[in-house]
Amino acid sequence: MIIFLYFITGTQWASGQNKLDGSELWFTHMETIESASFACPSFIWIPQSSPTFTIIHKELKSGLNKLYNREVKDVSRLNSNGLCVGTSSQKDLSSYFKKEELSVLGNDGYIIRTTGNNVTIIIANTDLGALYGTYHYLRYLQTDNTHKANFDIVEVPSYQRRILNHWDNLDGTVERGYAGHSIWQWKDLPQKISPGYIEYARANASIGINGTVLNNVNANPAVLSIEYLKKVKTLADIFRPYGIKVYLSINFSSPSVLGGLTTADPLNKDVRIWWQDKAKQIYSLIPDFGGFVVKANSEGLPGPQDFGRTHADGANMLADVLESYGGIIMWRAFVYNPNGNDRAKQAYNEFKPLDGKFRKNVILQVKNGPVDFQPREPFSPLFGAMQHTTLMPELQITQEYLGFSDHLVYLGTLFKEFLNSDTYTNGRNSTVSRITDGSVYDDSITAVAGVANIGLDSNWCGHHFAQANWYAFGRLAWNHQLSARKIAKEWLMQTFSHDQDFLNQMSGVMMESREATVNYMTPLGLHHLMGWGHHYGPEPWCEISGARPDWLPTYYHKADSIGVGFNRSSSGSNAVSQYAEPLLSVYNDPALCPEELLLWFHHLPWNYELINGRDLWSELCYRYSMGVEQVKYFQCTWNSLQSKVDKNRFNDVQNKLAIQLKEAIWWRDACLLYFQTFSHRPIPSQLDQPKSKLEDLKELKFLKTHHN
Ligand SMILES: CO[C@H]1[C@H](O)[C@@H](O)[C@H](O)O[C@@H]1C(=O)O
Repeated sequence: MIIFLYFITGTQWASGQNKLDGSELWFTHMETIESASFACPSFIWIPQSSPTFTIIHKELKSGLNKLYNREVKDVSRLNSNGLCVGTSSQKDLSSYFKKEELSVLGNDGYIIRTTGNNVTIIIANTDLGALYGTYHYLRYLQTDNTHKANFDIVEVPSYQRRILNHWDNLDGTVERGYAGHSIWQWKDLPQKISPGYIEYARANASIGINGTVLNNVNANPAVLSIEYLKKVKTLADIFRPYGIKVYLSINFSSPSVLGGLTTADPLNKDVRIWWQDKAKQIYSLIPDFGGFVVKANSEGLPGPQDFGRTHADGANMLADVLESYGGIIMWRAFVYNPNGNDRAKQAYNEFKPLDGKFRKNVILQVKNGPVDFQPREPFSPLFGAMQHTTLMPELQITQEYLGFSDHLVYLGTLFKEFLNSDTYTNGRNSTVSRITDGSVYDDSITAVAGVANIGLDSNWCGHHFAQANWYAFGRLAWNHQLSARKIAKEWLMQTFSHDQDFLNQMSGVMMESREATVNYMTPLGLHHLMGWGHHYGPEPWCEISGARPDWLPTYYHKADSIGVGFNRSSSGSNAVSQYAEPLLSVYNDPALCPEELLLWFHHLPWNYELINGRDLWSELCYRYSMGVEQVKYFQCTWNSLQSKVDKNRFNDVQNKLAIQLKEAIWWRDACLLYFQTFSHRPIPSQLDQPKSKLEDLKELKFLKTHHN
């Protein structure tokens, strides 16, 4: 059983058909693993029954059958060469384990261990822990080359709540979605159930994702109407045995827009009663409903500030309403209201004064960077700064600023860079991961969110390799210590091939891909040079396109005749002051600031000398050119692996890489020609010179016209 086969096979499940593009490859997998059939158990014993155990049984039977081409027998006791799955309440099984080792597993953890007489036991404290253990076992069989049959694995997840955020609208569109329409068939629900919902649940459960926010944070109040809640209930019922809790994004004005009240003031009694009644209705339909995500007072959306109240007033009112049901409030710290000040400082300025003012069941959901999901940003200074408030990271899986689903960009490296960032807020090793997983502060809730890249496209995510980002998010949410390379290889093995050369080459491409994108889009700490509104191609000249007033002049790069970069040092916007020492001093000094963030924090002259001796202008030229060369290398690598990939996927990826190369050149030429109008310097002669004219490139500003 190859869980990620369901990604690669391209299930057109809106229409209920299966399109098995990758089936040949899948059979190749079976042959490979069959050669190690000694690892296959001869018997399965599942002593307990529940909807989740039914899934466990089904997954094991079909998985082992597909991997080893064997029908594994069901038995009703521990048999030599058998596999047994159960919970610690099952005395026959728990007697093989120490009490203490079982108690640390919590709700979702598990142990997979082979005991004396060659019996392998998967044990957990809950049915769901047993399900996660089962998926781990199957993944291990697929991806571990040693095929050893002796297990001793103990796993406890890094975060309690591992949640996908869908920015899906009720009309079927997806904000920043690049894989077709929403997978939620709102019109058909609750009567008609798409078979894809189960595949979605399996894929998520297989990597430990245990929550899904079904709708866009720019929330339509109608999602809380009884009509929609019945649809949501149907999805929650489907997802429950897979351990996936359902959450909703809410609109803060719901009491007035939906409930007809004259206000949505969080301190108003009628408003509170409206929310209490709503919560009662929700929980009567969905007893294990997870809670709400709230985007308030950001980008024009309503919020407590409209009534002179604070974010804490708004969040706490909702938290009190959900508390008795065990629900949580994920209050977003992404507050963007153009006001002419440095946007990177806004979230910290609004939330830091509220530290310690939030209820225990409120968690602040903070984007990884202080601006907005750029190809590279420093971590948001809120991490670590809010010592009395629980925080959760929000990562973006969908590639809003990274070439949509047209560019091969593996985000495992971006996610890791962020999680490993040391905030120094509680001494050394106060990494973002330790700040948010409860290691540094005693958080009662821990969580991580990823903005989903899933749609109705036949390959789920628009680009075959974009699936790896969904996968990497889930794997890191489960264990943030995994390496990005290990995750890439694991995914490649399950999705494409076990061929060593293929794995080495393509994991190499994946590992380099994000840096390549940074190079051809926004090297050295540049950011937000993307087209206004759609965020796709280059538009560093945004002043001609009617952008927001705070973007002027010259956007976030601030290029002028002297130099380029955003001065956020103490002589500029002083955003550096939001970081703890020693980072503050490091970021504040161009000589100490890591070069990859140089122009994020500093405006430097075109002739500023970098560590390698090049001046800033030449280094920009080299980096942009290097990004293009890297994509050429990705193309060559992919082409050389043609014989190792099925035809359909080979062609699809080949076509996408051709687009990516064209666009990397577009980015390089547009940015260099534009910056050249300030630097007045030549592009070093040993580099490819742009073939287009800046004026012509400016004409390409509309989304994807260049594809024609
Ligand atoms: C859902 O809205 C998004 C918006 O499309 C996006 O461009 C920006 O990144 O952030 C917003 C947010 O995260 O709220």
